[in-house]
Amino acid sequence: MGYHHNWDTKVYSEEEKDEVPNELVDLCKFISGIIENDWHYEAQAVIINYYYKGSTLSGHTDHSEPNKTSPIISLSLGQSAVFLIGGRTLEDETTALLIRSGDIMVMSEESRLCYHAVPRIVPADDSPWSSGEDYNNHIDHLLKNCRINLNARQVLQLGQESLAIKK
Ligand SMILES: O=C(O)CCC(=O)C(=O)O
Ligand SMILES: [Fe+2]
Repeated sequence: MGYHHNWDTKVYSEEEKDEVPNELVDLCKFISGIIENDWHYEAQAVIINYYYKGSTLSGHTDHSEPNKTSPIISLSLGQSAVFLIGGRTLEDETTALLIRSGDIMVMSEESRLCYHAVPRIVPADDSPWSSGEDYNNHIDHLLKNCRINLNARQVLQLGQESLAIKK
């Protein structure tokens, strides 16, 4: 959602973008307001990661955004995951966290450019998303079988209005 990340070139472009839903934009503003005292956060790209049992995400840093100082806001739903966070280099020590449905992680300041990975999806020990009714079979199926991670970034630097148009 928002600016699309081209996984091959690792470049965001002005030509490939759509809307980020207002609710998500507002939620990210609210979260950054609490953590960073910054109510001007704009979720301009939101990557949706779907992980089935056995899916992994290998170690990487997120550095394609021209704005590398605004935090990454990460929202997790459904199944749980082991999340590893290290340092600026692959030699740094890592810390393992268990991330559950409803957890919000903010990667700001030092952690914004640190290596991180998702080596394992872990079955959730409860289902906080369940209303007890099958109000939407598709969403219910996804949450029961997947971990869904919404990963928001502010792409543009403060004062920057758009990305350069490629000729
Ligand atoms: O699934 C996660 O918690 C992390 C996702 C991530 O690191 C990314 O989209 O860059
Ligand atoms: Fe990442």
